Amino acid sequence: MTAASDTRPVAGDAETAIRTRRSTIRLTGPAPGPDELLDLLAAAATAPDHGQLRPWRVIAICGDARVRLGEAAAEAAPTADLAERIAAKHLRAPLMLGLVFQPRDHPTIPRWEQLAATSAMATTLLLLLDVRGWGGVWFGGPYPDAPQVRKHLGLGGDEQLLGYLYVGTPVPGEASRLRATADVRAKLSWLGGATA
Ligand SMILES: Cc1cc2nc3c(=O)[nH]c(=O)nc-3n(C[C@H](O)[C@H](O)[C@H](O)COP(=O)(O)O)c2cc1C
Repeated sequence: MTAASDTRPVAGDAETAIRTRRSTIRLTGPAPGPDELLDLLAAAATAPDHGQLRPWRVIAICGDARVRLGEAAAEAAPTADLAERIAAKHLRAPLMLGLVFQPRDHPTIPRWEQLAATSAMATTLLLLLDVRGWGGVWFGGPYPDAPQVRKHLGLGGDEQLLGYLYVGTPVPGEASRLRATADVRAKLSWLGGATA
């Protein structure tokens, strides 16, 4: 019998993936197709999720559907100039993944835990895209709460659009953007004395 530890990646691989992931803003085609997207979502759905409620769904938007969604969002813009720019934002990547939060009424699992689980899934999905060589970035909009956008996407009354993961192939030639290690010393406190 194979021990679980034999089938797991060495810790360094995962850590390198996490430390080197960057959001990619300049994206071109291709993007993952339906089968790969399902596979990626199944993997991302392993993120911590109290009760495995999976309180989310994903709307994949590609091709001309981006244009139509852009037109719906543009209707919410206060000026014609902004409307044009809002519409154009929907064409920045070949694939948009609308991330829809679906909070459930649950006796012991509060809404905030469900939102945290949804965020964990999305973050895991971004990491998986990155390690497979796809580019992706999470943007909160445009206009996730606009009635025109909600109607166009068919959102239910209790559903909330948490923006989009914009996905595609990184535009070649972008300089590597390795990040400096964050100074998180002020973010950590101990009660009871630090362990060795
Ligand atoms: C929920 C969420 C919404 C975001 N919305 C925006 C946004 O609307 N505009 C923006 O410039 N960055 C936004 N960001 C930040 C980018 O996704 C990204 O993290 C940032 O550009 C830093 O890049 P990095 O992931 O390589 O560190 C958002 C991040 C999250 C988690």
